[in-house]
Amino acid sequence: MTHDSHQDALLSVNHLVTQFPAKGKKNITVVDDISFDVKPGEIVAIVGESGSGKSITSQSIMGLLKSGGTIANGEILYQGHNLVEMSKKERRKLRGKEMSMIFQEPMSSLNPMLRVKTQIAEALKIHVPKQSPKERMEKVIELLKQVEIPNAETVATYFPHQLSGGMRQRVMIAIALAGEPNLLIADEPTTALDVTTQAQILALIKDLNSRNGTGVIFITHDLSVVADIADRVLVMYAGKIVEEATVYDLFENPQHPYTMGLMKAMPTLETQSDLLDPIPGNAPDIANKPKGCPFHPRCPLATEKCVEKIPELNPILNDHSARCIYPGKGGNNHEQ
Ligand SMILES: Nc1ncnc2c1ncn2[C@@H]1O[C@H](COP(=O)(O)OP(=O)(O)OP(=O)(O)O)[C@@H](O)[C@H]1O
Repeated sequence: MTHDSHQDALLSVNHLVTQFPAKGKKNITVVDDISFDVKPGEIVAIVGESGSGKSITSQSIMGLLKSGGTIANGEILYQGHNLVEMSKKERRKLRGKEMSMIFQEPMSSLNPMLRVKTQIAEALKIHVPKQSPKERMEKVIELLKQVEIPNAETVATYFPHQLSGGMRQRVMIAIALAGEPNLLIADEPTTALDVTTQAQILALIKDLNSRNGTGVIFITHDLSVVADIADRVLVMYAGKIVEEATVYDLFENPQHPYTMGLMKAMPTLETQSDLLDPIPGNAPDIANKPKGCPFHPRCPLATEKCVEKIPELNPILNDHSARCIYPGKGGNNHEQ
């Protein structure tokens, strides 16, 4: 697919390729030529099994790649500026103020030695340096209230270990919001939480997004979460986008057999867990992908054609594309 960066996009990722070095071998391509836009106020979900490249995509955008990971190709335009060409210092300036990230395990990002109020105040200090201590503390309490923490004045004095997982995640969101970012990347933010707390955090992110117009990239392996939060969905498999659609179209009219497989494996209130139908086999080792369509060894539709070459991400309908030569053919065997 040719992807033209759109003028109105907050973020425009074009042909992004991210690689890691491998000892004595060719670099490993973990994110393989992906393109997508995030508009202001839009929630874009990236969904896929573990190892599909979701987190490396978000780390590429944030400029937080580790272990020698590099962007080998493509551009990441934030409000029209190419982040790939910026210095580390310029990228650091954007983090927090323009774009923030929240992670699955807030304990690893919070400082266990500092009180909640000190950590939020530090985030504020970077972005609003000329604030009196009193004004700053008022803002800390306001942020804690914004993320619906009860007894904000008391909780502000707590250390992270005194909080539940859900409360810690709220504190992380408050820190992320301190700089009033235009873009929030949430990487599996609710995975470690129980179902009720998960629903509350999702509602909070959605509410902040509609109130402040924050663009959100929401990363998850759980398709059922996507239905609750996203406007648009990218399905990733082995480093590539295999389907892209509005959330409504994806659930109403899925086109890629991998997306359909994820749906069959998705628990709902009606399905009993013993009736779930997981996708057979495992996601491929990214350093040793199968030839052709990387999903073909697990695909109920696969024919020899699927081994020949990897299909393009072809448009199906408006704003709906799929990387499959048998799109929309359901989980039944393909008739040749
Ligand atoms: N430092 C690294 N060196 C080599 N390969 C790496 C490195 N970090 C990640 N990878 C590979 O990149 C692939 C994608 O990882 P990524 O963390 O983006 O997946 P993910 O879809 O976010 O899954 P998860 O939910 O498990 O984090 C994985 O197959 C992983 O093995």
